[in-house]
Amino acid sequence: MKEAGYYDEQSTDGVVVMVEPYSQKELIQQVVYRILDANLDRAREGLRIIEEWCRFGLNNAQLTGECKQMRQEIAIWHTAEIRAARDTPGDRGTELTHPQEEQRSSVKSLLQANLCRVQEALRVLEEYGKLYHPNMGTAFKQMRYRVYTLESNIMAYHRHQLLLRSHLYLVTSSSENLLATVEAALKGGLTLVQYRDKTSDDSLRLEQATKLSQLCHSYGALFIVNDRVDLALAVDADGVHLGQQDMPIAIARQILGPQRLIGGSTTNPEEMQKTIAEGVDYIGVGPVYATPTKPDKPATGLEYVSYAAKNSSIPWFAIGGIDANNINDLIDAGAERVAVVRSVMQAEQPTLVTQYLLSQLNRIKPQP
Ligand SMILES: Cc1ncc(COP(=O)(O)OP(=O)(O)O)c(N)n1
Ligand SMILES: Cc1nc(C(=O)O)sc1CCOP(=O)(O)O
Ligand SMILES: [Mg+2]
Repeated sequence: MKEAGYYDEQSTDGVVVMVEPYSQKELIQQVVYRILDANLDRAREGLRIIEEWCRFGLNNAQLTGECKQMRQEIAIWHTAEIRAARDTPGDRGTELTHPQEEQRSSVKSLLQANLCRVQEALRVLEEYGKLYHPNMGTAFKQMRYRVYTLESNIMAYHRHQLLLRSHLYLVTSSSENLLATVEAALKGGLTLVQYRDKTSDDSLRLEQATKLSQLCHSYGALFIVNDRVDLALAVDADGVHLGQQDMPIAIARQILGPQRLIGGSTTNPEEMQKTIAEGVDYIGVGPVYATPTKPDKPATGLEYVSYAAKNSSIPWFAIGGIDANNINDLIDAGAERVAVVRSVMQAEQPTLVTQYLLSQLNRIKPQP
């Protein structure tokens, strides 16, 4: 295809005259059609990739249906005249790929890349669509906002599903082998990690949390930051864990939005009811046993574990002094999920300890 405004030469009776095969306006229209054609395809392809995960990965009919619905709405705009403008051999852009398109470190990064691709394509359709049809700009603007909502809903659903499937929760402690220990536990099947460092300065916290966030996500595990909502956002964590003396849950929810997880600590039935009512996604229940990791907090004992088993309406993790020797006492008291620090962080073989704890927790039959 010729560039807009290009003239052909033709000979008539030996006289060379310049003829314009397309008017300038028509040429520009063809270019606009090509842009619309490419971006209609791009938006649909990206949605299809997202739809497959919603269907087969998340098993979620509602999210799958929303992707499908948007694909169909896009298809209606893909008219014959727009398709007819396609000129694949003449499109220099088909050879251009970004190195990051060749590598994806996780399903999450694959989804994010495709959501971004869809949003970009919709933005192009919104702008160039205004030159094609009076309603096209508005239609694609609205669809772009639907994709933002879709993204938020997919991430929220994915995180909640993974939380429900997580029965062992590793809370980290300061360690020279922090990354290696967490990775060893991830290799043992761990799917939930909390970064907890009460003493380091922020530059080290940021560095460690960034690395841990990437590591956990590369294993498909959730990554939570203790105490600090700002740090959680800075490192793209899946959520934050807050105690009774930390930032109020309502404020954290305002900052984090609905798609990230918030956990809360509880020590007694009153705190449990209050914290659940505040809208957390899970609670910690403890310290079950006295623990040097949190020396100032008195033990609640197994009684509170039994109370949680009967009364908690959301996922809960028993915490405090739990290890391979007493895990079955916890299970007998009704715990299905536990959180540990020393058992894994100080283990000689964190992979084996993780596997053992998970094997005990996975023996529990789901409650009817
Ligand atoms: C899973 C889990 N449960 C409880 C806690 C304790 O939180 P908090 O009471 O805020 O105490 P610190 O951990 O901040 O010292 C937790 N971190 N994780
Ligand atoms: C961080 C923390 N919070 C607790 C609570 O009950 O709120 S107990 C605890 C420390 C748990 O450490 P370990 O597994 O080494 O005993
Ligand atoms: Mg705290």
